[in-house]
Amino acid sequence: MPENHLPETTGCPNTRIIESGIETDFSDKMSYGSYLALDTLLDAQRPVSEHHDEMLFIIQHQTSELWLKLMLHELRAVRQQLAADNLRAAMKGVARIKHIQRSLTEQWSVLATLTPSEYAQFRDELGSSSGFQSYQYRAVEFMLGNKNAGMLKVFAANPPAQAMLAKILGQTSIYDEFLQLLARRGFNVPAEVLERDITHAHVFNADLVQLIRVVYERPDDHWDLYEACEELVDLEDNFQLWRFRHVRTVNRIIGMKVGTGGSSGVGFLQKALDLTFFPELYAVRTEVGNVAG
Ligand code: HEM
Ligand SMILES: N[C@@H](CC(=O)c1ccccc1NC=O)C(=O)O
Repeated sequence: MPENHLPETTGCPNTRIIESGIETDFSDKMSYGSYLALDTLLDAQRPVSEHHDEMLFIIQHQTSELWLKLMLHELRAVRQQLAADNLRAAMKGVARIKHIQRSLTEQWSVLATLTPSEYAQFRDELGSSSGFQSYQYRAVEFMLGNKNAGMLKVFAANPPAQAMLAKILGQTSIYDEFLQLLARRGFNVPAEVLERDITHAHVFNADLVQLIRVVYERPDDHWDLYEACEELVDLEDNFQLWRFRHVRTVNRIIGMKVGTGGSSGVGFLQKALDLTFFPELYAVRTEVGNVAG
């Protein structure tokens, strides 16, 4: 090897040399830890039992809440882009949300390593706390259109969380904004849809199906709307996959026990699989290709 290609310092075998330019003094500079508030983040795992597996349980929830935080952030932006008729920018946001959803869903496999015997050792310590009290999860449901004012009372003891949810309850959902956009594009969206009480869940509307059918029968004429409809279906499918993995994981860990939050448990979670955000985008599939009428 020519001399000028030799490493600048000879170190120990199988040991990387720490280059001389690498920063090591952070007494008055921003560092990785200070930028990310790592001391706060890593101080937030507070097991209530002595059991080894509780750390898994806590971190699984905390990482989920972090991803939910980013999802909400992105959903707010998507809603804004739709309201401003920037469909392409909105779909860029949806693409990111879909990846977040995949991460969230994939993560169930880590928690599925928690056996019933392991969980039983610290479950009692959880008292009546439950994922049912996740205000960020509820906020995501609201943003997607599954509004339920009854959920707000769960957060009476946490006024900022309750206020955040109340605000989202009174704002348009992603679907409301998409339907408004369709109307601005000249589609005859029924007045009862456009003027609905947005504090309630969207209700299936058969006229809307016929209207969306136009997009699906002539994709070339409405390509961006066609793509947007499919993106929204992806969002709902992904959300349902998360719910499904939740209920299966719960089933393998606590069987048919009642939930710490007071529900029947698996049965209650299964009912959530009947909820739908964008019913017309699914109903249209039955119509496509059928003779119109
Ligand atoms: C050992 C693991 C878990 C078990 C046994 C479990 C069990 C349950 C049960 C029984 C419920 C119904 C409410 C109740 O009565 O408590 C519930 C709701 C919920 N859990 Fe979990 N869960 C687990 C993990 C998680 C994780 C990791 C998350 C992630 C954030 C989560 C989020 C939720 C949410 C958002 C709800 C409300 C669902 C709805 O309203 O449809 N859970 N869980
Ligand atoms: N509801 C669960 C407890 C539970 O999973 C949980 C408890 C505290 C914080 C988050 C939880 N996760 C999801 O419900 C149970 O019935 O075992």
